[in-house]
Amino acid sequence: MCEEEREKQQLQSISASLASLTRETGPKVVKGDPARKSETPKVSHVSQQQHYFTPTISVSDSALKFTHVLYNLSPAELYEQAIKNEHGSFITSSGALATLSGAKTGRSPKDKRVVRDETTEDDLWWGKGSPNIEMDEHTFMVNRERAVDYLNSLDKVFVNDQFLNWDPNNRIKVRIVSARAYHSLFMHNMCIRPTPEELENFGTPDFTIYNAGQFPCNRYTHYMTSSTSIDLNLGRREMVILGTQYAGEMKKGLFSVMHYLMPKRQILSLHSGCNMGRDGDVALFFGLSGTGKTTLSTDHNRFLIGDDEHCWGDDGVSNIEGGCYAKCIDLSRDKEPDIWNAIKFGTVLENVVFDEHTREVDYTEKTVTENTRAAYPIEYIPNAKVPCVGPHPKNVILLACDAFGVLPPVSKLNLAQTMYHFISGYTALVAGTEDGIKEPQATFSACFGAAFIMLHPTKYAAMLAAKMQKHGATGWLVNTGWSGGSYGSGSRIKLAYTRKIIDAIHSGSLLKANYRKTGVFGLEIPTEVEGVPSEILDPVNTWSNKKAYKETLLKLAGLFKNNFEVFVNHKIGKDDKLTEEIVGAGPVF
Ligand SMILES: Nc1ncnc2c1ncn2[C@@H]1O[C@H](COP(=O)(O)OP(=O)(O)OP(=O)(O)O)[C@@H](O)[C@H]1O
Ligand SMILES: O=C([O-])CC(=O)C(=O)O
Ligand SMILES: [Ca+2]
Ligand SMILES: [Mn+2]
Repeated sequence: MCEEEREKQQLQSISASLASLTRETGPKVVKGDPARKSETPKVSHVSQQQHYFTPTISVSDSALKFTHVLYNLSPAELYEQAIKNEHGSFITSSGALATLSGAKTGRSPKDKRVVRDETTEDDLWWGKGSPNIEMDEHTFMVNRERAVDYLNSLDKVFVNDQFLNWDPNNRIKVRIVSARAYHSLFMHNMCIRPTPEELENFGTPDFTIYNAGQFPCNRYTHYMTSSTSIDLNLGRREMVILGTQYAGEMKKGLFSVMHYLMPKRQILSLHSGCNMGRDGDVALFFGLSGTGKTTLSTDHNRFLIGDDEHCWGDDGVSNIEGGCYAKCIDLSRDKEPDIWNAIKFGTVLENVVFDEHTREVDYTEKTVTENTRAAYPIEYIPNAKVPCVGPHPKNVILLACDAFGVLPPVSKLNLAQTMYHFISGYTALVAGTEDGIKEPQATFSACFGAAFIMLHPTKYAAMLAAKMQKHGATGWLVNTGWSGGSYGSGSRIKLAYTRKIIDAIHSGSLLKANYRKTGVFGLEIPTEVEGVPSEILDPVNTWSNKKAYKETLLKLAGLFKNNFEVFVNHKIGKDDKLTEEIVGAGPVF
């Protein structure tokens, strides 16, 4: 195929993506920035050898207007677009692009909708506890039309054609149509970047996102309960975003899609970090926000496979993404040098505050939001493993930041316990720290990512159990939270100790330690870990008030029991015995 022909097909494909389905023709698309005169399309009727001035219409009129497409721009081009056109975009002293996401500075799970049709009706998890709130196909089309019309009314739109999943046999082609350079650069960093050859042969995408985040949905539209809507249509392989500019919606929206597509192929999708040692031993790190997935998977002595989204298939693990999305609140150069150094030219910094003159970022500032984030390509981490794939995991580490301070710093889990804790998905953080001491807030999120799963949690759990069994992986529960009392009287376990514990898991030495079983949760705890004071390994030793310890332990056990109630009647896999063991693997009191 000649270059011209390929270019024509590419434009046709983009035009098809941007076509209104209720009007006769798709938009006339042209590549390039309308602000640059040399790229303005030559419209045939203006060159009729006459010296008349032919007025052209530049307002939003879909029949007459061109949609200018900025296709897979480079970071430098996107910086220029952002700084010229997007309020709140600045270059920071380290070269990152600081952007504002607008009114929404985090995800909006209550505004997520999934089309319920004949297929998804049976396949997906619906109802209580499920993140999938239904909408019908017609309403999806109403929102799709709203987004497409909005995008076509703009001077220009950004189009990214990229990949998901480093496993070449299960790679997904994604197209992201968006209105902001911020969104385009974010996805450039977070998805896998195609080579020029791969881009030439991209063809039709497997999945398309229409991000019209600046434009709200219409509350008079059925199913809409706010001005924000994130709509997923698995049948059409499309997602529409209205009323939120938070870029994480695109990242996690695609993750939801993978949570649907991959299990259909017997591949397990995982909300986890992943790294590999020099001997090829792979570890997965599960955990909810702030529990240490990024901190502990970014390890100077190991190769980073990814920080957040992975697949576990027959050949081993693969990262879904091409970048990392790190929390930056209180980020310090000393504690997390690799992340600090990744915040340079090309990195998107969301909602941070900086010095007006020096553009030095103050990472302690929460003025815009506590959820400040940096999105950078994975190769910005020096020991990243590219391509981001690895062999079957040897260790599965479940992280919980237990602000109650009663879970041991580390426990070895049997398979049933691993499944029990995976399905529970526990962490407890402290709600607000401003008005003095507050009660820790327990959170249970099935599979450590209830917001993103599409099938019933037990489906993923059954797959994880089968894979761990087959490949002989060991499960661990690591408390990265409090010791010596709950939040307020105890203190957070030193990061240096947690790192020693993780080192001992990786090296295999912890597997050989002596263990004893705790009461209530029935966890196997080691008597010694190199580099960690032995007395902290059993939390009871660190509490001065033993009665308070026991009460808190029972309180947490009760919360676990209540949460698990909805799962006790579900069979996990085909194995009745395992199901019984899992139900029995919770706290006994
Ligand atoms: N013992 C510890 N283990 C792990 N992290 C600790 C510990 N003590 C303090 N921390 C701090 O807790 C934070 C852990 O956050 P991290 O970004 O790693 O979480 P995450 O699981 O990746 O969250 P998210 O899903 O939101 O990205 C870091 O700021 C880290 O410095
Ligand atoms: O999705 C986001 O906004 C950030 C993230 O990684 C998570 O919440 O798990
Ligand atoms: Ca993280
Ligand atoms: Mn995440």
